[in-house]
Amino acid sequence: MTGLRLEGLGVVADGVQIVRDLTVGCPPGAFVGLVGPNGSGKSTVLKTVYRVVRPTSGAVLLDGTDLVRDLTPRQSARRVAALAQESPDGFDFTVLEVVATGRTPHQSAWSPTSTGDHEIISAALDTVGMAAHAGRAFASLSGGEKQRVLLARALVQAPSVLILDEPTNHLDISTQLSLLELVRSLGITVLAALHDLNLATAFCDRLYVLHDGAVICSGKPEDVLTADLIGRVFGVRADRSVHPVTGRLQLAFSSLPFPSLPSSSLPGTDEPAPVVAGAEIPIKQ
Ligand SMILES: Nc1ncnc2c1ncn2[C@@H]1O[C@H](COP(=O)(O)OP(=O)(O)OP(=O)(O)O)[C@@H](O)[C@H]1O
Repeated sequence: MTGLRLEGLGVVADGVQIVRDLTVGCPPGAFVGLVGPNGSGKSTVLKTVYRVVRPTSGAVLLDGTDLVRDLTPRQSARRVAALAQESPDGFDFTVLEVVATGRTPHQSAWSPTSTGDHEIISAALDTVGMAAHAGRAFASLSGGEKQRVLLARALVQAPSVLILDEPTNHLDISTQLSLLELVRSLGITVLAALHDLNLATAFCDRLYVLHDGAVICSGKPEDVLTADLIGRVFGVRADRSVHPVTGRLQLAFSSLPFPSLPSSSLPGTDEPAPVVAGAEIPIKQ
């Protein structure tokens, strides 16, 4: 089995089951999205992959290897990198120094940053368009610039899997698109939590919809994100159309009560959502 697979994952924290029997598959090179309302468990799931949260049950498998039980944190950091939603503020480092920390899993205590490391770091700064700012204090950067630097730090880890937790929070629309296009162009396996369902449809090959810590639906974005599913999970009306340029699904939202408005007459909304049998999703009024 190759790629990343979360198998029957469960997380209990403070006696509360936050994630329950969750199975997610990310084939090599795929861009897979987790979507769901606030508190549905997306970040907790991602944290099990980059080892901030330990699963209570189930496994995180990378190319068949159990990441948590079979690899040291250092070994898994060579294979999995993460870009989280909030930039850490406490960095009293330059941009170059912040990016260089991404090489740590590949270095030993007695072998400092090598010429090869410097080349990798320079290439990553070039890739994210931040080479000209290498000497700047990280703390002085804008939110979007910080995200690009932190992406460069993730890239120098040379991961085979990149975890993104709301990576486009606080970014302008141009920077949102360019950051995700850059990630997509890398061709590595990506598991991302995204709140913006239009970004999710634009970039993800496959989506998993979370509700109350469980996957209730999964598949191609256009199959999963029906008006019915969005109404039931997010409590809003969604009008579906085809993006005029990309040809992908495009969603327009309104807070009109659902399901009192007709959705069946809208294009592409007549497919039933592949909701897992037995999953009960409260309809928010
Ligand atoms: N250590 C913990 N102890 C108790 N509850 C926790 C703990 N960590 C997370 N939770 C709860 O688990 C639920 C899922 O949190 P999580 O951050 O994974 O959700 P999310 O889908 O990423 O939310 P958001 O979209 O708001 O970022 C929330 O209700 C949260 O309060």
